[in-house]
Amino acid sequence: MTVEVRTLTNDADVRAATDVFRTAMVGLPPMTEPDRPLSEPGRTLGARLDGQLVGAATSFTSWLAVPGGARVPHAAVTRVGVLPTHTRRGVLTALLRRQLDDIAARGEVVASLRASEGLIYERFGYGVASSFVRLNIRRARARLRDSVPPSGEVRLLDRAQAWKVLPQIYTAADIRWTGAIDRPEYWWRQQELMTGDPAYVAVHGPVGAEDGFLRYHPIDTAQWFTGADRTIVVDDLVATTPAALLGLVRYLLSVDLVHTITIAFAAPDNPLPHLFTDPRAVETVAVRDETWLRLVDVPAALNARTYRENAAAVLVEVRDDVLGANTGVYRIAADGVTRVDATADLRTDVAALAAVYLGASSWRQLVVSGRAQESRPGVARSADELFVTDEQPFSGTFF
Ligand SMILES: CC(=O)SCCNC(=O)CCNC(=O)[C@H](O)C(C)(C)COP(=O)(O)OP(=O)(O)OC[C@H]1O[C@@H](n2cnc3c(N)ncnc32)[C@H](O)[C@@H]1OP(=O)(O)O
Repeated sequence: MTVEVRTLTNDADVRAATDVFRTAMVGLPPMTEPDRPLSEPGRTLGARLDGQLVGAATSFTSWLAVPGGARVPHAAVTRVGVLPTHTRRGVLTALLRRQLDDIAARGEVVASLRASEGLIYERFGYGVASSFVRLNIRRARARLRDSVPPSGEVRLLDRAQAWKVLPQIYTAADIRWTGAIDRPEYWWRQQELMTGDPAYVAVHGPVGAEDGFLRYHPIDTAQWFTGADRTIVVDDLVATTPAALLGLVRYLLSVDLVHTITIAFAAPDNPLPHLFTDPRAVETVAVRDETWLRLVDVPAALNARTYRENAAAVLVEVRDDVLGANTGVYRIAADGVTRVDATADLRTDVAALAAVYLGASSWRQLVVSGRAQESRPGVARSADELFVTDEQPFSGTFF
């Protein structure tokens, strides 16, 4: 029995692919492809065994911001699933290999995804390239330091307008923090479908020039009137300026009745603990892997990001067992990256390279763990100087 993988072109097949994913994921709410499709045309793959659709994977066209602020063409891979009746027969392998070939043929430089399990994707060359933290702010302890700079006005947005206005703000904001991705219409539709009523939405900045927003909802509302730990969860927080972040935090602290503010996704190096006189006002309750990154075109990806000026060049040998054209030795320096025929300073594979590419991990970590090998002791330190970034990578977009 061979797995047959094809691009699904008709609506019924694409709908069936979404059903396969939901069945595989077990715990997701129903997802139908409504009048406005959830899947970008031409990007959904279906895997058939004996004519039956048993697996699917899709992606949408996006960009990813890399160190230095450039945006590279990016495939946001999502809704990957195989029916429980047909797992461990190579269906995923056939799907993801084909998907990577398609992404490479489109000229997309990277692919990324959010993983349901930690053991699925490394074999296809994906590595953990950013993390997010989940924070709780205890409102009773959260007194802002006098030194916290001023911020602008925050307005509540009409909920009915939210799904129209938020995408406009996101697009207009020219977001370029390392790890940010584009949120195309398909992403917003999926959010709308899964979230429904956005509950409460607040924006920072003048109409038409907003620089941040947040969406939040209360949880465990059965005892809300008399509750002793009333909690709101911030599902989405986008702040493109420090003033927007401060304004939105001030707004959250001003919401009466609330004891705990949970921020579902925040950057690992977010400044929140520094805002309060009592650093324990903010508690990090979880740190999770976020971006699983696949460098699809290694030379283009390495050339797209910046490196520290004047740091010594490093020769890195990369092995890619899935997209073999990437395998080779690269001379990486601030003035450019070239493929060379020389003995490398460091050897690694494409998944481990993804882990250091945005700055989430260091070459030293890779060497200590055996994920990279040095040709001479200390060269990893020199590579870390070259790869240094000025912020921790963070996407803030779950898909
Ligand atoms: C981006 C996203 O959408 S994340 C969501 C991913 N989907 C899910 O988690 C839904 C539930 N799970 C599934 O649908 C399936 O189990 C999948 C898609 C994860 C794997 O599909 P399969 O067709 O079983 O994978 P396939 O047979 O190609 O396995 C490839 C290898 O990965 C391993 N593998 C696959 N899934 C897992 C897993 N969850 N944990 C550990 N190893 C795994 C297999 O053992 C196999 O290893 P081997 O080659 O050494 O034997």
